[in-house]
Amino acid sequence: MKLPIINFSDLKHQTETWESAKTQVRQALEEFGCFEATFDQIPLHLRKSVIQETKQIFDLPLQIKLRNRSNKPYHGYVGQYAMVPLYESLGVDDALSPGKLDTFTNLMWPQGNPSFSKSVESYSEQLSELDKIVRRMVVESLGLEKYMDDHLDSTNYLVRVQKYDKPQSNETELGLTSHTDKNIVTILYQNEINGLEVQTRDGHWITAQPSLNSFVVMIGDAFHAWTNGRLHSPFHRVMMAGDEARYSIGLFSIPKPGYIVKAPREMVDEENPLLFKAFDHHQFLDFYYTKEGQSSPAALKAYCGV
Ligand SMILES: O=C(O)CCC(=O)C(=O)O
Ligand SMILES: [Fe+2]
Repeated sequence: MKLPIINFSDLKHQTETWESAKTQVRQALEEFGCFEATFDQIPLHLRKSVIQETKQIFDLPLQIKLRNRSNKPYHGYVGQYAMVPLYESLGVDDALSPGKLDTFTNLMWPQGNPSFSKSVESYSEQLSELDKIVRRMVVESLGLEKYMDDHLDSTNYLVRVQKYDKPQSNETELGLTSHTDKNIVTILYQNEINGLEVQTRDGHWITAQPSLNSFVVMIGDAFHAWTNGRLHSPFHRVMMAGDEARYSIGLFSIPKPGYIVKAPREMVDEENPLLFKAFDHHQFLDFYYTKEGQSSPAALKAYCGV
């Protein structure tokens, strides 16, 4: 089984191709919560240089990477975890706000590395257009246009670069534990090494096999909640085999601090009873990172399920 592939290149609003892509998006997100997107607005040389820059950053000494601190768990430097020894990542919160990527870059390379901040910024800005197209299509296809501006305004972007080292043995090894994303939409790009697996509703694992021309788009729990369960937020994990490291870069749209995620009333009726009470996303994350949240198979349901 393969993930659906949807083409977003040269899409214009209110054209037949837009409408057809919208139908595919809705179907893919209801069924898999995930699809592969081709989107050639981001030139191949930029995508390649972002992967090169990502490789470079993980070659920095550990004490430098540790400078990337965050008061939120799993947001600064993550690595050296016994559960997932192959995994390392570095996150930049609200990365598209002016200066954020420069500050991060200067933390990693005090002597400066403008090519890193420039590539990652330009890449992320252009990719945020894909995030918005997908969300626009979801909102339209659910007939929720009157909430469009509010919804599109409700998020900012976390950028996270990640490395999965090659396995230490000849066996396939766990790169990242199975989880659902907690945010709105995640868009992933990787080097040519596969490893991301997405669980279907009936429990099978599909390996994402994006090309250098495509991105993996995935729904998180907050969008699942906002659509009152209409969109699926799939479990996924990373499994590593072979003798090369995998690198990926994620763009995560996340409800802004203080924004209350609440399914519009149009999403709730007798057939679709309310699944989650309104919640503050960042308070939910605080819960998710407690022992109780971490051990819960469905953290959002445990936190604010009706
Ligand atoms: O590296 C990947 O492809 C997946 C990463 C992931 O699932 C995450 O950061 O939430
Ligand atoms: Fe994830």
